[in-house]
Amino acid sequence: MTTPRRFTGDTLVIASHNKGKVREIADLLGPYVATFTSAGDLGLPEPEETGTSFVANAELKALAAAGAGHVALADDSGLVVPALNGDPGIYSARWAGPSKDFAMAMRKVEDGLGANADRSAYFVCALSLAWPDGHVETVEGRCYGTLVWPPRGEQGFGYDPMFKPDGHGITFGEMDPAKKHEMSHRADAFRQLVERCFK
Ligand SMILES: O=P(O)(O)OP(=O)(O)OP(=O)(O)OC[C@H]1O[C@@H](n2cnc3c(O)ncnc32)[C@H](O)[C@@H]1O
Ligand SMILES: [Mg+2]
Repeated sequence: MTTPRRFTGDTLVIASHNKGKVREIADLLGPYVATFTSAGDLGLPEPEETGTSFVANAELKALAAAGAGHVALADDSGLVVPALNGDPGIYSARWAGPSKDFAMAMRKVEDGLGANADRSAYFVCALSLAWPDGHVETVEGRCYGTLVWPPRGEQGFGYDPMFKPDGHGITFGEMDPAKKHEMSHRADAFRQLVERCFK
């Protein structure tokens, strides 16, 4: 196995246009990075997510942003529902449409499930750290749970109000953000990435 490359700069570009994610990433990496900036702040375009996996899309977004000259971190994530053959999966953002209507996207998941007894689901988060020379370090995290209906809570973002992590009685939408950070797919991925590149 090759030695992982470590992050040694002070500024990290968060290659995401999703404010909910940018906030969570800055929370999770706060102790290791002096300054954050985001792809949105730098006016970088949103690349087309043409990959067929979370990892491929995370790498493509991180490399696109690193092309501007700074180390960049991208997150590609989504909700995988086995009873829906893995949907919405890598299409999780696209299910909400251009107006990012997650009430509608959650309803679509619920309608797809119908009377299906299998309401299990998991979130996936692929994180890719890319350098301007094209080097990438990528990890993937998961968080398992159950889908509830109707959605509950105003915290978090995206599909959080309908996702109840295993072992807990409340949804991510109802959970304090600090608590979500202890158990989420993003937290799982960050534990691996910090170990690899930020320690
Ligand atoms: O690509 P960027 O610019 O980072 O922003 P995006 O919102 O398009 O992000 P993705 O392509 O990775 O799509 C992931 C979608 O999956 C959902 N998702 C990811 N992590 C989530 C979380 O922690 N809680 C709820 N929903 C989540 C959310 O709806 C995201 O829009
Ligand atoms: Mg996206």
